[in-house]
This record gives sequence, structure tokens and C-alpha cells, in this order.
Amino acid sequence: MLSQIRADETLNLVRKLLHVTGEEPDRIVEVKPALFEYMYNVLTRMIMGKRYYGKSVKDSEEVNLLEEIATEISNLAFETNVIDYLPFMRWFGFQNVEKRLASVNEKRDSFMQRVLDEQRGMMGNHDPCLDDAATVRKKRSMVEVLLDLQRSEPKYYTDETIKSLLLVLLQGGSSTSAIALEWAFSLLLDNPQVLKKAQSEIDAHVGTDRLITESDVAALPYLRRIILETFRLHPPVSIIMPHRSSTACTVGGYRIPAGTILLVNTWEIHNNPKTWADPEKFRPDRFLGLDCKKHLGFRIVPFGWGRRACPGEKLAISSIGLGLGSLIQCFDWKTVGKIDMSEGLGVTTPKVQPLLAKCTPRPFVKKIVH
Ligand code: HEM
Repeated sequence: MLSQIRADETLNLVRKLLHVTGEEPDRIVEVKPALFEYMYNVLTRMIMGKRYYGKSVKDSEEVNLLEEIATEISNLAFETNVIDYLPFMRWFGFQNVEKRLASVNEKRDSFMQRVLDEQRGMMGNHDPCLDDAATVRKKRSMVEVLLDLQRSEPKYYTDETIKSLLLVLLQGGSSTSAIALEWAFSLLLDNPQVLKKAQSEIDAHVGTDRLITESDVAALPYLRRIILETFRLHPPVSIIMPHRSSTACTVGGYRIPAGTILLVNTWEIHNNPKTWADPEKFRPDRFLGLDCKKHLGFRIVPFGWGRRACPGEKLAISSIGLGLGSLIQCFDWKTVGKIDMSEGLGVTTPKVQPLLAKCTPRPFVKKIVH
């Protein structure tokens, strides 16, 4: 779905890096901004129909507001935790958390309302039932689809429902995927032999006459193993949001009464030495022959499991695969000193130090992206 957007943004990512390097060898580039711009624009275009990041984006007030909201939400996520565990802190107005929550919620709501109103204005009086070939052919963003549904079922698809749906997709999908992409690329730079093998796999399968596509990602097992191994070592959601047991059950010998609040520690599951040999080592080939869920079972659960598991899993894997694959295919990379792999704090697990790397465009790149 909307694969053209992912292809466009991949092209933009490669062009941006070509521009930053000035097409010269061994230019030192800051990789994170390029990766985040790619991933966030993939999602905002699919969800809200436009790009919000990067130099080409004109409406800077709107962009700043979106960034401000995202930063405030991630700061607040921590502080609300303190109140969950020490509820009496609420009496002292702990760091004004409740006021700040109300304020960020208001900002978020008015931002989303603007998105809806703007789209509604652009959709004008178009009748979705008209067989207008151009409209039928044009792939629509989520907001357009939902606003169309609102016309036929206004009581169900209210503005409130649509705004909440868009928000959960944007918040659930953006920093998780962007952070995973940054970790994957950092691990590759830190393990040049893996990077080389991945480049050979892409060269053999895709060649040098065209840019990697989404369907290539599905046919590149080594690249997919690199992504899995990244999720294992650095799960973007290291503690899954709380769930409540609907009935009493026993897990690992522990009796869990109905109604218990449960937290799943993905990091512990992924780094358990009883399940994984040398868990601290980056070894994509540990997944040889284990590439499907049936084989892996509960040993790796970066997207949760069951009814409330992440609905964005496939999208995340193909967007990360495309972004990562295009960097591997189009450029040669070297580290700048030792890469600091420390993890920071956050709802998603960020890398503390921004990633710098020496980047050299490969000889054929200019030809395939112009
Ligand atoms: C590497 C990328 C991603 C990771 C690691 C990730 C991980 C997760 C996890 C662990 C959950 C909670 C599952 C549970 O409660 O058991 C979740 C929920 C969710 N994710 Fe993702 N996610 C990613 C990308 C995305 C993308 C791209 C989207 C959509 C654009 C998305 C949308 C959602 C939504 C809507 C939920 C809530 C589902 C529900 O509550 O029923 N995620 N994700």
C-alpha cells in the first residue's frame, strides 16, 4: 500500500546524501538527520498526505509545532511513570505533569484538526463515487480515506475518531522505525564484514542499473536477518506498554490472577543467554533457517504478540529494509573513530551519540538517481 511514497522517499534519501557529500569520497556526514527525515516523511505522507521534514518543507510553523509536540510527549512519558508508581506525588503537583499533559493534548488536537480541515478543503466538493479516472488512480493518504468514509458514515467516523486513529499511527510508527533504522545502520558500520556481505547480496540481486525496491527487500534474506538481529539487540520498545490479564493463568510457573497489570520486557527476552548464544554479539546469521515467526516463537517479540500486537510490523520492516538497503547499495561507508553504542532513556530506546560516518558515493549512483 502506498509503495510509491516509500520509493520516492528512498530516492530523496540517496539524493540528499549525494548532495551532502558533494559527490566526493570520504566526506564525514551526520547520518541520523537523513535517516529520520526519510522515515518520518514516509509516515507523514502515508498518514497525512504531506512531508513535514527536510529543507523542501515550506510550512515551518507547522513543522516546528509537530516537533515540539513529539518532544514534550516523550519527556512526559517518563514523568507520568513516576506518578503511576508514587501516586501521592500527584498531591504535590509533581513537575506540573497533569497541566503539561493537558496542554500537549490540546496542542496535538489542534494540530490534527488543522490537518483534517486542510485536507477537507483540498478534497473540495469531489464526489468519491464519481468514476473519475485520475482520482481512482491516485493513491490516497489515510486521512483522505478516513474523510471519505466520514461522508458515508458521519456518526462513526467523527473528527475525534479520525484524529485519534491518525495520532496512534503517527506516534506508534515514527520514532520506533526511525530509531530502529539508526541502530541497524550503526551496527553495520561497527561490523564492516557484515556490511560488505550485505552489499554483495544487494549487488548480486539488484545490480547497479537501478535503485533497490520494496520487492527486492523481500528477496534479500541477509538484509532481513540484519534487521531481525537489530530488533533483537536493540528492541525499539524495550518494555511493552502495560496489558491486563483477562483471566487467571500460569506463565513460567507463576500464577497470574485475572486483572493483573503485566509488563513484557522484550530486551530481557531478546538478550537471554539461555535462548541466545553470545547474546551481546551482532550476528545476523544466527537467524539462518529461522526467518519466520513459526520458527522463532516467543524468542523475539519486538512488535508484541497476539491481538494487540503492532499492526505496522510489515510496513516497518519494508521501510527500514528500503532505507537501509539504499544506503548499502549506493554508498561505501567507513567509521569515524569508535562508534559509541550506548542506549539512552526513552519510551523508545534511542542511541545516545549521534552517528557520524565517512561516506563515498559508488560510481554508478548518480546515473540511477537522476
Ligand atoms: C520498528 C518499528 C516498530 C516497532 C518496534 C513497533 C512496536 C510496537 C509494539 C511493541 C507495540 C505494542 C504491542 C503490544 O501492546 O503488545 C506496538 C503497537 C502499535 N504500533 Fe507499532 N511498532 C513499530 C512500527 C509501527 C508502525 C510503522 C506503525 C504504523 C504506522 C505502528 C503502529 C502501531 C499501533 C497503531 C499500535 C497499537 C496497537 C494496539 O494497541 O492495538 N507501529 N508497536
